[in-house]
Amino acid sequence: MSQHVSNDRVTPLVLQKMKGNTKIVSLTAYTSSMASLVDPHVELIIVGDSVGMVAYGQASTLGVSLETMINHGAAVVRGANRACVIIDMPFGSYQESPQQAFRNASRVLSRTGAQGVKLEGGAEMLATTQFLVERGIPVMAHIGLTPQHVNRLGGFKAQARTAESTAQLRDVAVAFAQHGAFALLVEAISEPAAARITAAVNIPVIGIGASPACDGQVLVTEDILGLFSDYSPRFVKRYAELSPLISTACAQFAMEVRQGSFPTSAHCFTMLEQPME
Ligand SMILES: Nc1nc(=O)c2c([nH]1)NC[C@@H]1CN(c3ccc(C(=O)N[C@@H](CCC(=O)O)C(=O)O)cc3)CN21
Ligand SMILES: CC(C)C(=O)C(=O)O
Ligand SMILES: [Mg+2]
Repeated sequence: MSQHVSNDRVTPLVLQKMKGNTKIVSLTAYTSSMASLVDPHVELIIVGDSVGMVAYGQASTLGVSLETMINHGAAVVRGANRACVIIDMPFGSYQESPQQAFRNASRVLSRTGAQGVKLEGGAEMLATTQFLVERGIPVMAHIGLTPQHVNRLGGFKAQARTAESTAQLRDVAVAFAQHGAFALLVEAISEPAAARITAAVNIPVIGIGASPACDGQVLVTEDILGLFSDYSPRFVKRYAELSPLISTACAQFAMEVRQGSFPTSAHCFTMLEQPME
C-alpha cells in the first residue's frame, strides 16, 4: 500500500487552501519510524537539514550532503502515507545557478517521492525559485533566520527586529510569492514581521520561532520530545522528556546483562528436533 500514490496524500495545493481557515501543523522527521509516528498528526513533514546537527552531531547544517538528504527523505516518504513531505536542499546544492538547483532538486524528488523542496535565502533565490516552479518542482522558500548563512549572520540570531529589516523581509516574502513559491517558512523573526508577512502574501506562512501570527507552525520533532539538548532556543516547547526514559532503559539492560538476568528462556531459540547426544 505504501508504494501506491495515495489519493488522500496532502499536496502543496491542499496546504494553500488551508490558509485563512485552518492552522497548518508541521513537524520534522529524518527516519521512517519517526515519520510514521508523526504522520497522523500533521499535514506537513519537513525533512530538515537540521539532520546534520540532530542525527550526525555536526555544529551547523553546512556539512549535510545531497545524498544524505535523499537517503533520509526516501526513508521519511516510506514511513508517511498522508502528510505532504518537503525536503531541505542542503548547502551548496542549489546556490550556484538555477540549473544546478534544478538538477539537484529533480534528483531529490525522483529518488524520494517527496512533493517539493525547501531552499533558504532572499532576493538572490527568486530566479531559482521561478526556474524550479516553471519546471514542475514545488518550492517552499525559507526566510528570516537562514541557518545555512550562519557564518555571515554571526550565529543563530533572530531576524527582522527593526522597522527597516521587517519591511525588507516583507518585500522578499511578497517577491517569493510572485515568483511561484507555494509556501514560506519564516524562522526566528519578530511577531510584527510575521504578522505583516502573513497578511501580505496569499500563500501559507509556516513559522518556527515566528509567533502565532503565521498560518502554521513547525518545530524539530527531537526538540519537542526532549531528545536534542545541545541548546534550547526560546521558541522550542518540550512536550515530552524522552532522554531520561532512554537512559533508564539502557541502564536497566546493562544491569540485567551483567547480572545474568537477561536473556531468559523466553528470549532464546529451542532446537527443532530432539537434542543430539
Ligand atoms: N534541533 C534543532 N532545532 C532547531 O530549531 C534548529 C536546528 N536544530 N538547527 C538549525 C537551526 C538552528 N536553530 C536555532 C538555534 C539557536 C537559536 C538561538 O538560541 N537563538 C538565540 C541566541 C542567539 C545568539 O545570540 O547566539 C536568539 O536569541 O536568537 C535559534 C535558532 C533553529 N534550527
Ligand atoms: C525550519 C526547519 C524545518 C528546518 O529547516 C530544519 O529542520 O532543517
Ligand atoms: Mg533546514
